[in-house]
Amino acid sequence: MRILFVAAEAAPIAKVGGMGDVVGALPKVLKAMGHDVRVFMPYYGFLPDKIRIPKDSIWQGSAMFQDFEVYETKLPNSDVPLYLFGHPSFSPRRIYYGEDEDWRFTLFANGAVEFCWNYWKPEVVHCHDWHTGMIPVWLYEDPDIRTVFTIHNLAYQGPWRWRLEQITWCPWYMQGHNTMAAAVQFADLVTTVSPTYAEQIRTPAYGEQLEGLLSFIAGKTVGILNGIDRDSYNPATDRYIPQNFTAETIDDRKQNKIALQEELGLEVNSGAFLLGMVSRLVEQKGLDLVLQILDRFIAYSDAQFVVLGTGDRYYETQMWHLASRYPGRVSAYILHNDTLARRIYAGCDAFLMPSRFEPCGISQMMAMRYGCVPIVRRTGGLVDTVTHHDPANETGTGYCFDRYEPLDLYTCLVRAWEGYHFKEPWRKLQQRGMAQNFGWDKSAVEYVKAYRRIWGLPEEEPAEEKAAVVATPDDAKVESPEDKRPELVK
Ligand SMILES: Nc1ncnc2c1ncn2[C@@H]1O[C@H](COP(=O)(O)OP(=O)(O)O[C@H]2O[C@H](CO)[C@@H](O)[C@H](O)[C@H]2O)[C@@H](O)[C@H]1O
Repeated sequence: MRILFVAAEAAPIAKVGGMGDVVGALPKVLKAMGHDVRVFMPYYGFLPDKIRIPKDSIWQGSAMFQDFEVYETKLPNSDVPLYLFGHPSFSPRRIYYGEDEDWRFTLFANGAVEFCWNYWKPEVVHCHDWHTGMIPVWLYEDPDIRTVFTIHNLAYQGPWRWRLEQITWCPWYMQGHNTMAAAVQFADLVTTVSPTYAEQIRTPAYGEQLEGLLSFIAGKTVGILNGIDRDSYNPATDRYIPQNFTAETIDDRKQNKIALQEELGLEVNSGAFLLGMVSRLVEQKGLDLVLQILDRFIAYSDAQFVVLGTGDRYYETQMWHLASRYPGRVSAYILHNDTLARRIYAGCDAFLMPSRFEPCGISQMMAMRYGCVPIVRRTGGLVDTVTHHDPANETGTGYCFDRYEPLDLYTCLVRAWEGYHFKEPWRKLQQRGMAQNFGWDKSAVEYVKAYRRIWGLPEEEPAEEKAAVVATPDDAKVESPEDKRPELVK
């Protein structure tokens, strides 16, 4: 199948959070399965520092009375074509924020549609979050292209109807409440990034005021669990951590802990319980709970705490204050740094993720991959990926609590801290986490089934079709018997 991913982020070159991880990894897996997958993303001002981009554009287009150019390169470490939407509004060295954010991402979405109509026509456009929300609206009437819209985070819904009307001139009935609402109404299929979150968004507690609409479209909504890039995030080969290790050589992991303590200016003590957090510092991530109890937990125990993240100024400042109150015990790094994130996963004993809501969560899976035990609130994808540790039966992969209450988090932390002192059960707990298969293989198959479903094709690819897709060269693929639809436009 011909599939175009359209998104604001793609790891490792443009990533703020988990959506970037998904867009950086899933296309590669689909490509390996034999599909013609390509990615469309803005040409941010910082990209030339990260990848080689040819000077000449491959196509010029125009949308919303603006001219733009599209450049072609490859998604790093793959042969997935990456198209970069070049317009001066994306030149600043940032991904989000700025007063023109609504406008420039709506332009980007419009540009993506022009690209599909005039340069490369996919069968499925897979859109991610509100930045691409107008694509399903514009493509709704197109008989040759179907749209899938993935909700990574319902908390960000894009410009509201009146603003959209100013930007796009699209009539009100094509817009719903805001961009996110428009997208879920008009997309052929809506996906969320975990089965539990797909259920939760139909309730007032998690629906972010769209629960009515999301209940209404429940029939075309499906929850498909995210995976992680297991090649890139592999403790056995990761070149950004001081000491590689596997589940069998997990005792070597201690060297990462000591190196991390040295690097962060924490007291070097391999016996102390080292707790880590790598996160966007926003309300979603349960930081108000953390700030309410961490002081006490640090005072009660010998624990150390490191946080790496950026986000709301309030939480950034509070984390700084915490670090200044406990020199040698607490360390706060208010920046975005992928390599430090890896060293935290590889060196900490436990990983804290007490989210208020969590569509899926990638960090807890990465933590488990690196033998770092997750401490999570049971919500959204955290329910689907972490199970509570039961030392008697030797089951479970982390520590969980249910209610969004400071006392519950505190109790959970104390239990984890106590559990840490029982070396053998703890080691087994780490190994069980490392043995989890959070690869993309299973989920990629689910996505392919979904793509086929919206085209009215049987979910399972017939064996001969599968073989044909894998065997045919790129150009021939569009001619395959499955493709009776109109020719590519070029
Ligand atoms: N300061 C920093 N430095 C380096 N790396 C940092 C960092 N801050 C965060 N990261 C990285 O960003 C990613 C965070 O991903 P998550 O899925 O946990 O959360 P996020 O809320 O961003 O994603 C949203 O989209 C994803 C993808 O669908 C959903 O899983 C999730 O629930 C939803 O909220 C991880 O790879 C983490 O290591």
